[in-house]
Amino acid sequence: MSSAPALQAREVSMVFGGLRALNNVSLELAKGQIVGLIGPNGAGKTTFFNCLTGLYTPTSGQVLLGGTQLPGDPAEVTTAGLARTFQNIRLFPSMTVLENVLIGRHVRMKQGPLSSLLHGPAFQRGERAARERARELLDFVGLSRVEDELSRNLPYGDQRRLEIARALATDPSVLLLDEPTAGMNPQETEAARQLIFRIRDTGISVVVIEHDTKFIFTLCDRVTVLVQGELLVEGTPEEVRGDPRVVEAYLGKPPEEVQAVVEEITHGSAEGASGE
Ligand SMILES: Nc1ncnc2c1ncn2[C@@H]1O[C@H](COP(=O)(O)OP(=O)(O)OP(=O)(O)O)[C@@H](O)[C@H]1O
Repeated sequence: MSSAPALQAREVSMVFGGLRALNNVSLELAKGQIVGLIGPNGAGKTTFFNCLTGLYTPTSGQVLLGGTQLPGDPAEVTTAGLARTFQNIRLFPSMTVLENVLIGRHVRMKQGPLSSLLHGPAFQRGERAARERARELLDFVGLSRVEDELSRNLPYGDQRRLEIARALATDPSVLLLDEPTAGMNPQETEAARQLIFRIRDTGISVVVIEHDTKFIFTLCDRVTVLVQGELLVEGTPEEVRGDPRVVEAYLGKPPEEVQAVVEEITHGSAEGASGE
């Protein structure tokens, strides 16, 4: 077995016209680790995910999954074992919950086009196995009871969980979650945290983008902070939340957002501070 990191981004840069959205950003994710990616609005977090998943071709830099360079095409990246969810939920609203997960599962189905066309025995066996796996995943994320519901009818938090189930259906070794708790209430957020821990416990490594720093500091093994396309700080949650550069970067936000951010950071610090 290779001892290569689950995911490695080496000095990734992305330039849009005159804008350098990412400047030599590196990140390493060990197997079984949860890494958080935080930073003020426009820091380049989603652009970084897009570079990792082949949606954007980085201007320079390399991305390796399990030590092997990833292809530049999103579908091939998924097949290679890197799955993601999106900041804005991207489900098929007129399909059922089960069908949405099956879409993810089809990445792993082996039937050739002729078998699919003829609906032969191999196709039917494959379909049965796909449904079984999709149902297991719905059970895993807690959505079994609504498998026949149209996905557009699900509450927001359940739609986010469904997106995760669909990503898991591709059998990833690494899962990227872009703002998985955005718009969730505190109960849903806590359920999302527990779900991410359970995903990690199955052996999948996870990278999470989140604005909720308290969530990140209590979830992740390590945290990377991006500011204006640059890697500002990388370290354990304790190292990062105590770093004055991080507080300063967040205070650079518009005045109306400052107080909320200070409170988030303070809460995160207070919880983890040794008994204070
Ligand atoms: N396709 C694109 N074309 C041009 N500029 C882009 C493109 N995608 C992102 N950018 C720019 O790159 C910068 C980084 O944006 P990005 O969305 O990655 O930040 P972010 O950290 O994810 O922000 P947020 O927290 O608000 O989602 C921004 O200035 C953005 O306008």
